[in-house]
Amino acid sequence: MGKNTVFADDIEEIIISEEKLKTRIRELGEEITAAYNEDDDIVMLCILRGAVLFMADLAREIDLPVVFDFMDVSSYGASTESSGVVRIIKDMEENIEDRHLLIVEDIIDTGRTLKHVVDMLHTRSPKSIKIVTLLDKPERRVQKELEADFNGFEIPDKFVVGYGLDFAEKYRNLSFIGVLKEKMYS
Ligand SMILES: O=P(O)(O)OC[C@H]1O[C@H](OP(=O)(O)OP(=O)(O)O)[C@H](O)[C@@H]1O
Ligand code: HPA
Repeated sequence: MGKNTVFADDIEEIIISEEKLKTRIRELGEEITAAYNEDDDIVMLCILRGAVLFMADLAREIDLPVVFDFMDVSSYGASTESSGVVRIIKDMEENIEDRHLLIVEDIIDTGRTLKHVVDMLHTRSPKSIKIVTLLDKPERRVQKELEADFNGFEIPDKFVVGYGLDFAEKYRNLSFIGVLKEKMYS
């Protein structure tokens, strides 16, 4: 578990190592770079707080001019089950009318969070909306029509933490993605 020893007893298994994250994020950066033109006006929107580490690493692998923006959205609180109620805690600041919006998420689970965000942002008339997610848990999807344009890893239906993802605000600073031991939340 290397440098993250303080959490060692809480983690069942590491499912994506730091090295695998790095390699895949580099590939995602190349895919995204190839999907736009150099003169496109692109706003990268990080969905706080989980996507912070992914946004920081991914942005450096994208070889295009981009603008950063942030939106704070919450639906889980201190639970491993989505409340179903998506709260916008902080809206984005940029005007996205006629601009390309790239939404950066850490995980699509039920899809409720992103469905809410995408529906809301569509009303602001962006030129395009694309979604990049580091993790996708397709088995849990409630919003079946919701798909990412760029997807890092498909993962099984297990509650994961690390590399930005939390349980009750903990474990975000792990450098890998791990499955949280059930005893930590049951
Ligand atoms: O597809 P869903 O079932 O909606 O789940 C995905 C969302 O849940 C998590 O956010 P959370 O509400 O835990 O906030 P956080 O990013 O601040 O941890 C995660 O960061 C996604 O935004
Ligand atoms: O598996 C998960 N881990 C952390 N946060 C999450 N939000 C949705 N699913 C998850």
